[in-house]
Amino acid sequence: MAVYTDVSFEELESFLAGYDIGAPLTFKGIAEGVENSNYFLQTTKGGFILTLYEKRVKVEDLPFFLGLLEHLSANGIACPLPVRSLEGAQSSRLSGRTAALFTFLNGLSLRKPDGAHCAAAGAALAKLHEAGKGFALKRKNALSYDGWRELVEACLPRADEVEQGLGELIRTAHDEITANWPVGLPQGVIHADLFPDNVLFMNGQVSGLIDFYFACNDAYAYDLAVMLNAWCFEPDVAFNVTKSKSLIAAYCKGRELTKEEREALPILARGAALRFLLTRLYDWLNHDPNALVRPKDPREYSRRLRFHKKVRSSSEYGL
Ligand SMILES: Nc1ncnc2c1ncn2[C@@H]1O[C@H](COP(=O)(O)OP(=O)(O)OP(=O)(O)O)[C@@H](O)[C@H]1O
Ligand SMILES: N[C@@H](CCO)C(=O)O
Repeated sequence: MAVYTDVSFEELESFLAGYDIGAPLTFKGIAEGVENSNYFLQTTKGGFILTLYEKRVKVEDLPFFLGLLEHLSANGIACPLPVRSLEGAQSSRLSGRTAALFTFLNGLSLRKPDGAHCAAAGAALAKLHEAGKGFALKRKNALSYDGWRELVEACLPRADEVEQGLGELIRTAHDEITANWPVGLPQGVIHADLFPDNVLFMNGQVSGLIDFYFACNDAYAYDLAVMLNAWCFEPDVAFNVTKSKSLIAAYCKGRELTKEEREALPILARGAALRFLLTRLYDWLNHDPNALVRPKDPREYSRRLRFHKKVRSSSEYGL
């Protein structure tokens, strides 16, 4: 579960005195998520999410993340809108952490998205990319090809404890991907972590996008490659080209891919698989066994990476 920081009723009350959101009725920790502490708060004025920022989110990045959510909301994206305090602040302090309040979005994330869900999510990604245009702040992708080396070095010595041959897979893939990483593709604001758990659905339609804490400026097609990894593999890690085809086709209706983006898809997909393999492996090797949060299995991503290594052309993704 993801509640690292406890908030007492007294602390909550004094925090809420700084906002015009009514009196608290219900306040519950949310089990999902691994990065931050999240609470559901029901007040006399409606439902809210209270987030306390833990280790991975840098406080200096908050103006980008929170400003982006305001920009996207103003441009038609259903995403959490930061609720400003009476003084106009986007965030404040609570229980020794920086904290922010957000509007609550209805909808549920899907454990087993089907082809139609993949298409709806692909369309939502294109809409997000279009809506992000014009956002003034910039944030570099800290987990792009030039940020992987540190994780590779930290993980390599113990990688084979997790899976035989994993060290060799990471080393060769890292060398190959960084040497051939595409530059000059169309760029803008990307989500960079649009997994099924970050897309809410209601009646088969996307009702909201959440968890923008990896959002940054990078190649749009990289965001699509992240989604091919996260949405288009079955639980046994078989690639489902029908889902991929639906996701890409729906994306292209909202934003057409250039020839260069299409050609770059296989290497972007390898890079995206390596990125999630590395962060999962790092967390797996370094997690506190007493912590309640279970790290995600890195082997799901070593298997995806092995699949992408064999892909010879974008047509294998249904393009
Ligand atoms: N604005 C919102 N409206 C409704 N539910 C939300 C909202 N924000 C967060 N949630 C709920 O809280 C959970 C955790 O949120 P989030 O994914 O942002 O946390 P995280 O700790 O950053 O997780 P992750 O491991 O995905 O990075 C979500 O799965 C969702 O159930
Ligand atoms: N989506 C990431 C978790 C961090 O947001 C993963 O599944 O590895």
